[in-house]
Amino acid sequence: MTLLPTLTETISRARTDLRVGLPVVIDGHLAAAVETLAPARLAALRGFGKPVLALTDRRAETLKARAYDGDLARVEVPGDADLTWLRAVADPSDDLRVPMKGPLFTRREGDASAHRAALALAKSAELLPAVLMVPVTAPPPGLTILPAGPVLAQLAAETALAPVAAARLPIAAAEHTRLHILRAEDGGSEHYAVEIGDPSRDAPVLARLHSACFTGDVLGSLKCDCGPQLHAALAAMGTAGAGVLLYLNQEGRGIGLANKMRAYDLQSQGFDTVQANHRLGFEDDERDFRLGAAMLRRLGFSSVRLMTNNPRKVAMMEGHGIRVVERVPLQVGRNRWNDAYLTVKRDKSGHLL
Ligand SMILES: Nc1nc2c(ncn2[C@@H]2O[C@H](COP(=O)(O)OP(=O)(O)OP(=O)(O)O)[C@@H](O)[C@H]2O)c(=O)[nH]1
Ligand SMILES: [Zn+2]
Repeated sequence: MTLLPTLTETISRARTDLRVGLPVVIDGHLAAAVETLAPARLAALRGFGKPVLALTDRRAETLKARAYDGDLARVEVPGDADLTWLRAVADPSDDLRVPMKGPLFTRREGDASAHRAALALAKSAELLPAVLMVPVTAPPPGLTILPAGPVLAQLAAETALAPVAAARLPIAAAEHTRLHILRAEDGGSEHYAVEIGDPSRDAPVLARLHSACFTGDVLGSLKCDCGPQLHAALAAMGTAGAGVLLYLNQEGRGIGLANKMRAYDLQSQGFDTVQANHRLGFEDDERDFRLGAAMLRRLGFSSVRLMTNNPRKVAMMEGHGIRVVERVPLQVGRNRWNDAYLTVKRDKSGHLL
């Protein structure tokens, strides 16, 4: 092994760069996340050439900008546009107060793969998917350099996970419990497996894939059903004497807590959970459930009785080496605050509620 960074390591660096407001170089373009861009950096970037703002098709649709590149749009940045303009285009929080940002003109000729890779990186850094792109022939030294095609392939590939530590952890639902920590080898989040009792590796295990919800799991938020689902699943496993709950750190269906709060703010303005994600530039669900299948395989399980109302989870398990012998419904925690949310999940996201 050489001391030079691999592609995976370089991507991990690039995520951090974007989060602190530093541009990266992708296939001859300087790429900087609008969310973290400082005024001085914007001025410096302008010195290299004419910037274009890369947005996802979802955000472009809200802004009535044509997305000629299919899944994304390259928006022309007017010569006098400042950071306030860029932020207003990137962030939907003021869409209703200041509805017209445009008209916005978008590019149709040229290659958009660098822009596509930049947006994928911004999403994986849990930033708003809006990236300022400036062509560059001689990038300044010290910036992280990435190739667009391989970055896109790597970000779409399955993440390798390695167990790092495990210990006995008596919990209210079951005193005989072990908590396993698994670490993503791409520098992403760690994920947890709560193993209750001594489940046999040769029979289907009662299992739950739980996506992190700080607001529901920790604060007891009434806006969703996560907290009650978490506790009901653990209680069912405790009663059955065995089970495994995977706690996946994919907060906010994979958009991160900051973006989830942006989505909640849009929901306070009257948009539903799906519309809010779209206005921010995200898909309804950005989670990667392959992680759950990989964790189960890593722990030695090959078949499950899966506690979920979400048919996508069942399909993803089946598609990635875990047999789902039974779907066990998990319908708890409906209240007057989350009633409309649960109805949208049934009607728009296909949940079996
Ligand atoms: N973006 C976004 N995420 C949300 C919202 N409400 C809850 N979440 C997140 O949604 C995830 C939980 O997913 P759910 O859709 O409730 O459930 P599921 O895991 O798909 O399906 P079940 O297995 O049936 O519970 C957690 O990561 C929560 O943080 C919301 O309004 N917007
Ligand atoms: Zn929740």
